[in-house]
Amino acid sequence: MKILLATRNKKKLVELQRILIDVALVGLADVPAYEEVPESGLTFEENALIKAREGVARTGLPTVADDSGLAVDVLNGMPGVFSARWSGVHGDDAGNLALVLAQIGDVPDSARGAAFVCSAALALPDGREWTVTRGMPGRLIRASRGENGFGYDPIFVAEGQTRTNAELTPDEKDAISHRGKAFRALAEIITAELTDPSAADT
Ligand SMILES: O=P(O)(O)OP(=O)(O)OP(=O)(O)OC[C@H]1O[C@@H](n2cnc3c(O)ncnc32)[C@H](O)[C@@H]1O
Ligand SMILES: [Mg+2]
Repeated sequence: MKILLATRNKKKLVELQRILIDVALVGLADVPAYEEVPESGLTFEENALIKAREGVARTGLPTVADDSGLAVDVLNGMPGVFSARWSGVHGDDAGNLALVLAQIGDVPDSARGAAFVCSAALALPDGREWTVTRGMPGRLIRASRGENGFGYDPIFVAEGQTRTNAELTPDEKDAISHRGKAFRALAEIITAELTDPSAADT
């Protein structure tokens, strides 16, 4: 059974393909094109479900989607669901990161806590739906370090780490990331719900 992975973010797509290695995935490039649906939800969970439902409606395939972002303590959880367009331009990683850094420029090291959050959603053609939400706590430093990852990774140091997310190897990030945790949990649901038991002997 093929599952649609509904994301338009190329770097996120690479992470998800790595994490969901045992699942037969097709991407948006493999199905007839459809317009991005507005992410009008007020929570990560709602937005992940909006994207997953849209995939099912457009393709008839079981669909997984991710909604994720950075929640900064002193910004009361923002940029949150607005992380991808915080600077006003969707997907402007450099601009989004620079704006957050400028906003908290005067905040002391002791108060620079933040967390990445990911909601992973699975929607099936029969109407059943699941969501899993996981976080990655850490803190924000004052200048970018590292080339890996994407988005706010160069200014985020996860709890227990000294390197930024962008200085971790892909495997190191996946092992502790919000997305890694959420999609490993969702993969268990996918296996339980969508794996054909009769295929086990073959
Ligand atoms: O909606 P899709 O098509 O999946 O792609 P998107 O980039 O718009 O994705 P989101 O709406 O979920 O917004 C996620 C944003 O949150 C930030 N973000 C999420 N996960 C991240 C991670 O692992 N590392 C760094 N930044 C991350 C980054 O700015 C992303 O653009
Ligand atoms: Mg988006």
